[in-house]
Amino acid sequence: MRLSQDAKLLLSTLIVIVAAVAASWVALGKARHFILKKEGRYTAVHWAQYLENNLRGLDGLLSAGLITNEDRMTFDFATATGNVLNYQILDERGAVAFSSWSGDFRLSIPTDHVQAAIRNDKSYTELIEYEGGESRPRLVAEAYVPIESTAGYKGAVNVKIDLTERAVELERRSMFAFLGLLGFVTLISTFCGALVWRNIRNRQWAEDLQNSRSVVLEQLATGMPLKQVLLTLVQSVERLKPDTVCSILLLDESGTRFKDGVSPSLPEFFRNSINGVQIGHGVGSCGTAAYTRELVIVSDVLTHPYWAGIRDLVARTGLRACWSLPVISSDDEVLGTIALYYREPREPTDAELEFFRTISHLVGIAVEQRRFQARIAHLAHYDTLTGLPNRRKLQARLQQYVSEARIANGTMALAILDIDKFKTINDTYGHPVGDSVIREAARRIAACVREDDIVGRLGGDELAIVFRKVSDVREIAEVSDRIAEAVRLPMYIDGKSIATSSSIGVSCFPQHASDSDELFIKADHALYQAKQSGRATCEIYDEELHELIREKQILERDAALGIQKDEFSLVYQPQIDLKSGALIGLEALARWEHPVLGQVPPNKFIPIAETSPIIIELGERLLRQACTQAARWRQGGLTNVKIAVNVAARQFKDPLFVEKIKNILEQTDLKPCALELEITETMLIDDFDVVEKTLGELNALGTSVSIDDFGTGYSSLLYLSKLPFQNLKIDRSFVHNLPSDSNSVAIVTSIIAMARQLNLSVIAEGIETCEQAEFLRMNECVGGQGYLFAQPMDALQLETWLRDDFVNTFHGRLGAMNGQMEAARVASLKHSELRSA
Ligand SMILES: Nc1nc2c(ncn2[C@@H]2O[C@H](COP(=O)(O)O[C@H]3[C@@H](O)[C@H](n4cnc5c(=O)[nH]c(N)nc54)O[C@@H]3COP(=O)(O)O)[C@@H](O)[C@H]2O)c(=O)[nH]1
Repeated sequence: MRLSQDAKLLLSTLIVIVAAVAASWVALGKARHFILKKEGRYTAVHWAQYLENNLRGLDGLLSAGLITNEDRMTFDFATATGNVLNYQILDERGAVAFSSWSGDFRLSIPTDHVQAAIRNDKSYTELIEYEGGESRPRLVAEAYVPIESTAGYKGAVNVKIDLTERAVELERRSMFAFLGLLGFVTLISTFCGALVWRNIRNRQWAEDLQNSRSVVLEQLATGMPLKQVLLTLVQSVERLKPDTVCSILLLDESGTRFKDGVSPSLPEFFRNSINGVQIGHGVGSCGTAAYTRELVIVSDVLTHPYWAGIRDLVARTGLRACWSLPVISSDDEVLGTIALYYREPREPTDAELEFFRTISHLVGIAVEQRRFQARIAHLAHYDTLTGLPNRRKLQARLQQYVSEARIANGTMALAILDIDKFKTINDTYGHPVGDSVIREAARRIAACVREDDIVGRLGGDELAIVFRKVSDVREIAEVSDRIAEAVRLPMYIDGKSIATSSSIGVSCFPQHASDSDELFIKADHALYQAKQSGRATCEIYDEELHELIREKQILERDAALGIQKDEFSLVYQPQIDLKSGALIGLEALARWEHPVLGQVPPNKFIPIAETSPIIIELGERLLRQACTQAARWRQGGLTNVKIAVNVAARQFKDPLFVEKIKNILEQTDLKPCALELEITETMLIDDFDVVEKTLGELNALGTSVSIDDFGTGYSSLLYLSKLPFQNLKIDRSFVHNLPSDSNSVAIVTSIIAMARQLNLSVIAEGIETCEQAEFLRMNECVGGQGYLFAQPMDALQLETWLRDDFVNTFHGRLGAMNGQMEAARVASLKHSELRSA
């Protein structure tokens, strides 16, 4: 039906507004197609396209329609997706004029920000809406009214004037209806404000969210407990969206159960029912979200299968919709969930989802940040391998317990425990097994002590126990023995049975120390003593021991200085062929002339130097000195004489050892075959592979190796048969009792026989008597060394000895030996008889 031109004009000026603004570009994509007819020509216009072209910068689209009843008007705003939106209209002062529901949006826009410029620049006389293939002519006047505000908000009002049935109806209406329409038109300017408000509301959320984020970050920075921070977040959400009940749930360490949560607005009975629940598919919205790691939208908990298990329970809460998002950490771990509950069944809008995700992200930051801080704090005080308190934490506790004991006039103690030969365990079985040994030792120690005693790890294979209260020193000795015994039991690790032991040093307050630092020093000294006395023991600190350690420290310092000041020198002791009487070698022995103490015996300074890196420098200097001297003597005529030099364990383990030997030989011009290195049996067992390699390299070089003090160490056939060395030196303790002591006789003859079997030469050391020499000679011991032939001498003395005394003295000795021969032979025979019997 066609209207008169006047009516069209009148209506086009006055009536009906359908507005468009805001929502999202997504919504725009879903807009309808229209066919517009303008000035007699039809044009297909895509609604979204139109807006895109003409109103770029809009947040979205809101279409509005007007329904007129007999005597009142209502507005029905809808997005292009068809969702009914709540709306609000403000008056010029920014106060709420209309609201589709009460009080939820606290919005106030200063009206000077809304300066709508209304232009009626598009007008169509005819529009045909294309629906399901059926075209129905409608007479519509249409106008887009762009709006802009000084704050930069953009929007538009789409004014459509329906000139078909409804318009006709209007036309037929009385003046009353016309006035009603007029009344509406007066609202246009405020209506524009309402459209702007839509835009503002998003912005307001963003601002509020930004504020919440700042508050949360500030609370995190000031060290507020996580629960408090999460509560702030939940309260922010509930303040921003007052129809929402917000709940945050966190997972336990296993990541499978809800352990903790912040849900102040959920009824207590419901909150309690969630705590401890195992996550899984179909376990409510949150259990499912945490399990599937995905957003779960349940628009009605009373009908959704995920809630079937607790439907009655949730019904009592009055809540209907529950949307849940997993909170995921930066390394992709599910930390918990955040849920939004509503009292009516509903689904989220796109804007709400975005809001939801932002909040979830914020929860993630808070939880992760707190966990990170907790981890850092834990790392600062606990050992990662054993989980035990570390040195720092132990020291703090030690101080606390010392203070308590001081106040109570009581006794407390500190024990430091070191796993014996831990390096060998590591080298033999590998580091993971070594780690397990430490963990197992820690576990066993913890089982031996009381609850308020503290077991901690100081580092490496060193553990400590702080005993809070002990009755006396004896009690602590008993506990320490128990601990040593527990560690000594075999450990079954990785399918292997590993035998280990520990050394323990103990000090007590107030008996041995007046504060925690002193306790540490003294327990350490006691531990040192335990190690010195052969390991696998427990030592309680005592003053005498302390003195020894101090003396050791002073000597160590002085030895280091002595090296620089050239206080060390060498003496040489001849080695004689027992059959021919020829000089076969010279053992170089170190001497130290201390500026205050005078001659310090090597038995004293070598063990001290061996426990510190100074032995490397000292050993190298002495070796160079010995080689230089030997080269000189060889050039002077002692062509077949070898120089034997003692090598300390640290020197031998030095990866550059063989290289250094090579260099020294080259630099001193000594043939490698003129050098013999003396190592001890104990050095062989430390690291078989390394020892084998080093010996092989020395062999290849042409330098021989002698096992010193043979018989006092492990004397393992395995080492003897597999390692490439050339000589055995029978320890002087066995020689000392020859030939009268049958044990010594048995040992010495066995060593000689074994050496013959293995094609090794033998030198007996410490020969002081002719009987000893004769016995050894008769039992086929090739070489001998001892005071019987010569004391160790410096280079000059040795040269004099060689020139003046050697032949005489030696032959004199031989003469005496001849007189003793019969007795020695009888002793030897006796022994053989005993053995065969
Ligand atoms: N790593 C190094 N160790 C060294 C070096 N120089 C010496 N040492 C070791 O110190 C230990 C003691 O040595 P020292 O006091 O020199 O004693 C040697 C001899 O004097 C002594 N000896 C020799 N003959 C007799 C004897 O008839 N009776 C007797 N009671 N003692 C005697 O024996 C020591 C030699 O021993 P050994 O080396 O085992 O052949 C000693 O263990 C030295 O090894 C050094 O430069 N580096």
